[in-house]
Amino acid sequence: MESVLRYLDCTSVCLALVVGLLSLFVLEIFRMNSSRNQSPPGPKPLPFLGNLPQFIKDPMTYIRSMPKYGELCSMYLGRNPTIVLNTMQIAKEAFVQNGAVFSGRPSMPLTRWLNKGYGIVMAPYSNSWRQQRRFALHTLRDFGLGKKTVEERVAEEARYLIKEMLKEEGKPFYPSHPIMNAVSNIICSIIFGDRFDYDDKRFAKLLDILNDNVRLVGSPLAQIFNLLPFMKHFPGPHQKVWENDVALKEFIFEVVEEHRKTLDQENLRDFIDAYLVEMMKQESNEDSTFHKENMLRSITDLFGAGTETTANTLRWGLIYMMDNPDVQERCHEEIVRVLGFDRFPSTNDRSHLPYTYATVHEIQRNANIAPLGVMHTTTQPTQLQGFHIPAGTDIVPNLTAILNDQEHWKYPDMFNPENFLDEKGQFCKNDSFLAFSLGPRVCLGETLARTELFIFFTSLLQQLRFSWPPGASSPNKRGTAGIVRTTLPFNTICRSRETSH
Ligand code: HEM
Repeated sequence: MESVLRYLDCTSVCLALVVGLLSLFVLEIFRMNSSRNQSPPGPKPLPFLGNLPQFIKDPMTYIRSMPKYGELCSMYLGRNPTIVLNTMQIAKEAFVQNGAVFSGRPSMPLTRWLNKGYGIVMAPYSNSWRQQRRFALHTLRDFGLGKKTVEERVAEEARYLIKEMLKEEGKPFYPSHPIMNAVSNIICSIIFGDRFDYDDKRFAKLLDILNDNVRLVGSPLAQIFNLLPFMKHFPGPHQKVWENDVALKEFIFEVVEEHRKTLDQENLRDFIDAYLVEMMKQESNEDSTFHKENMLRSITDLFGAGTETTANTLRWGLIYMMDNPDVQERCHEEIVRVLGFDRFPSTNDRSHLPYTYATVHEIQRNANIAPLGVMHTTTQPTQLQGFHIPAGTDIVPNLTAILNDQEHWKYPDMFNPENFLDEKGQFCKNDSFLAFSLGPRVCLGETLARTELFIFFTSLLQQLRFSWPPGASSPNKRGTAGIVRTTLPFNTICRSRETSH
């Protein structure tokens, strides 16, 4: 009897909790809807898109359609109106000409819970962010100038990747893990001084965790959490995000402790060594931003941002190559004509491989892995094109619209490397190529990512031919929408060029 009562007690408490949570959620939705009827900020009302169901159903089509509302428009992505910058010109006006005002980051409950304002990616526009960013940029550069350049590391890693893929030669396989492991090894070698084998189970688990968190943080779960932040006190899928984050930090912390024991200040091995030395140098400075919390968060930021983005672009690249075998063949022929089968590509080869270089850009334009970039916020009241914008207004650059702008691309709606070639077949830049955003918050890893994409891609097409397995078709190009637009699972068949031609 006692246990039945205890059971009933437990069930009713849980029920009460669920009912309570649901009512709060419904109230919040009502509150949001009523606040939506108020015009978004400004004496001149901004074109306002309030159609959230359409956004949820097909976000990419919705995002692409936004320019029809004007150069800037606003929508709700949670509690507050978010201003969307739909053209390159307006994005420059805000993020470059008025960079200090437009480079804040919103303090959203989920990121506040996880990051506490530390690190780089979601840190507010502050002295701490500036110092962490500058330090990371310098250190990435320094460790690329060490004994082995970043280019050499990427070329070497590409060889491992090709070898790994050839283990499955002629058989359909899902290339996600080897690609992610290979890409991650580049940032790992800079941060941790080491790479990880593709069959390292512990590292594979870590990459799964990273994948999982990128997916969860970009899912509706994050929106719900941001509406009802007290959820953090209750069980639910958001606890998984927390556990994953803890596991990531624990892994990094262990590596940091190993580094501390073997640190030689005269012979720095990697980012962690450089950070430990900076912490020691600034020990007596009370205002120093170089402390354990910032170190762990900066490392998770670099590890996360440096893995998912480039790995996803390469996966999209394979899909576009299998969909466009003629482009794949043309790249291969150009690469072999210039490098032969054996010479490693380097970034100096870019000017001799215009078609391949254009193809890498076209992959990035179509992959569009950050459809709305990363959210910014205004640090003080300001004006943009006559609109008054209060401090703390959320702003997103519509990278999707800019990368597909009908007026600035020869073939905006199709995959075509000609978008980056002139009439003589030479590579030509396009100002609307805005995959890495711009201004003070521009992607910190842009140079690294460009180097990785070119060398991985050129090496893969030099040595391998990719095709769809018989009967398989290209996966849905919508991918999954989140903070990173990821590919849906797909199988490929690869064959060594030496045996297949
Ligand atoms: C194809 C690859 C990549 C793409 C398309 C990409 C794109 C972006 C975009 C759109 C942003 C947001 C900029 C803004 O707030 O306006 C960003 C930020 C950032 N990216 Fe990348 N990224 C890539 C690779 C990398 C790599 C390899 C690293 C590693 C070093 C990296 C590190 C960062 C960091 C740390 C930030 C935050 C910068 C800040 O807030 O100051 N990214 N990236």
